[in-house]
Amino acid sequence: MGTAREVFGDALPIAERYAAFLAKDGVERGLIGPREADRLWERHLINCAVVSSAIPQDAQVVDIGSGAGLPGVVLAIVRPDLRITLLEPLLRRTTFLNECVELLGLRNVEVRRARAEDVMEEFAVDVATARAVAPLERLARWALPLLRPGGELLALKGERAAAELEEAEPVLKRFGVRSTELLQVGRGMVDPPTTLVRVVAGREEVVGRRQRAPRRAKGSRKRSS
Ligand SMILES: C[S@@+](CC[C@H](N)C(=O)[O-])C[C@H]1O[C@@H](n2cnc3c(N)ncnc32)[C@H](O)[C@@H]1O
Repeated sequence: MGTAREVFGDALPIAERYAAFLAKDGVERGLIGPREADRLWERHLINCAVVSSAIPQDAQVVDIGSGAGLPGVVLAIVRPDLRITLLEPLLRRTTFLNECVELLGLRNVEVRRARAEDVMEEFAVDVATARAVAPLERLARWALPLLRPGGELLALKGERAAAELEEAEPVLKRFGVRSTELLQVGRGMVDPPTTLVRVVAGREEVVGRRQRAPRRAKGSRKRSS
């Protein structure tokens, strides 16, 4: 538990409540495999929490395909400065996520029931995260239109990270991404460290927003002609 204390700090009691909810309700309701209950901290909570080191202060984040809240709920616990939308199409899962938000008292989280590709016009966030949602080639097509220019996709990937990055090259080129990078976070805290693919979005007109209406500032009125 030493590492968990180091990673979660003062938020450890909230992380423990989440772990208990996952181990009981998450397993009973089929959101997490029964075998995962015994290895929740190492493979899920700590593995996801260390991603926070790659996210800037006060960032607006969308977690694509949150499932039972990984990594989105964990990031919300460890980083209350972030504003996080948990994007998840399945009702059973959004119900679980809303229960998590209430149980854990997370004020910085919103749950949105939708597929990423159906809500491109609604988001222009700093960071999109995703774990175990789709191969990078498909994930990039869903995630890049949700980012502001210069925003970042952080995809948690396993051993095939480099291969997926190579396979996604034509799509990334078409979207005019600024840069890509493979990085490892959490070395010494989780074994193996979490592998991230970071993809930095290019200019607005090449991330799939050509058709979108100009964004109005919050609170501004529509001008009457
Ligand atoms: C294998 S689960 C992974 C859940 C979680 N990220 C994790 O690591 O435990 C994949 C999740 O992606 C969601 N998903 C699938 N297609 C999606 C899409 N087009 N947009 C957003 N979420 C999607 C599924 O409903 C599911 O909850």
